[in-house]
Amino acid sequence: MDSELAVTAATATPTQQRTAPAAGPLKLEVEDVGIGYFSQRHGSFFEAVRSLTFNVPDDSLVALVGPTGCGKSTFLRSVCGLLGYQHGRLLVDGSAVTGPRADCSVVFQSPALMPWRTVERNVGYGLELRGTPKAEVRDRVGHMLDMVGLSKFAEHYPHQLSGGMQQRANLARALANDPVLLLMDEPFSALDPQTRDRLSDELLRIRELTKLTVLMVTHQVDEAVLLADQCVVLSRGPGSVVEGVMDIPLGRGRTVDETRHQSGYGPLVRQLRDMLRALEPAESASGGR
Ligand SMILES: Nc1ncnc2c1ncn2[C@@H]1O[C@H](COP(=O)(O)OP(=O)(O)OP(=O)(O)O)[C@@H](O)[C@H]1O
Repeated sequence: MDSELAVTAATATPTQQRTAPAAGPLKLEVEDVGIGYFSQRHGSFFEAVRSLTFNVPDDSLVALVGPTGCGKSTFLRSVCGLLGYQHGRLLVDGSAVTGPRADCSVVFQSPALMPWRTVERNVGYGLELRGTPKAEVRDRVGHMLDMVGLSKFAEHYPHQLSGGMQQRANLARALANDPVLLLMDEPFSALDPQTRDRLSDELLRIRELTKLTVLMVTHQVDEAVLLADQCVVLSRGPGSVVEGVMDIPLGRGRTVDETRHQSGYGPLVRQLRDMLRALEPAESASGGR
């Protein structure tokens, strides 16, 4: 039954998928958004993203996937207001993105913790910047470190942590700001498979606890299916569009290992992989992956 639902979503035409009404409130609304880069040196404009239209419902995890260079990271930068967009409507929690936003937190592949600050002072950095009272910072940081399992390492410096622990601290720092939308750009891709699984489970658990809405860029087809409720597939760049939206109806509150053992998991991975393969240039698609 699960895979039947998924097939329905994935075999609909792109237009049907894009215009399908989303149920419930939306944390991110994207309508005809185009983003480009202007090169002053060459005096030319490069259209990275032509027109993206999709929604991220409240309390969902949406994976953004697509061929390399199709503009996934570019789009993420526009959502958090670090990069302007040329046209379209981009709304976070109902308000238009016009510049950097404090209500969106970003977790990048590299943790980028400040080496001179302890873990707890890294996690509390955003709160300090906002002038949050010290006692509140202490409470909130303590709670976040507890949530990601780093309470015992509060006084450590980043270089004293493993890569996985650094990424946990990074996640805690992002969550401490109490974002309406968490943006993640290949957050686990630099980690070994076991650590990646552990952190994926942490993310799923935190999501259930906090009802956090997440938009995650990933290259990994299996990661997208393991974590997401929905995958938005972008076409090949430059000038990408939304190629299709695929539902992942595998249920909430699952661990990655439980999901791998569900009968619907394998077919969904194959389906998403096929969609991506179809977007590759002819010679690399025939080479297999
Ligand atoms: N600062 C920049 N100036 C000019 N062009 C850029 C800049 N950053 C990215 N681009 C170009 O925009 C396009 C989209 O890049 P982007 O990094 O967003 O793609 P991506 O889908 O995240 O790629 P990947 O999957 O390889 O990480 C690429 O052609 C890239 O070369």
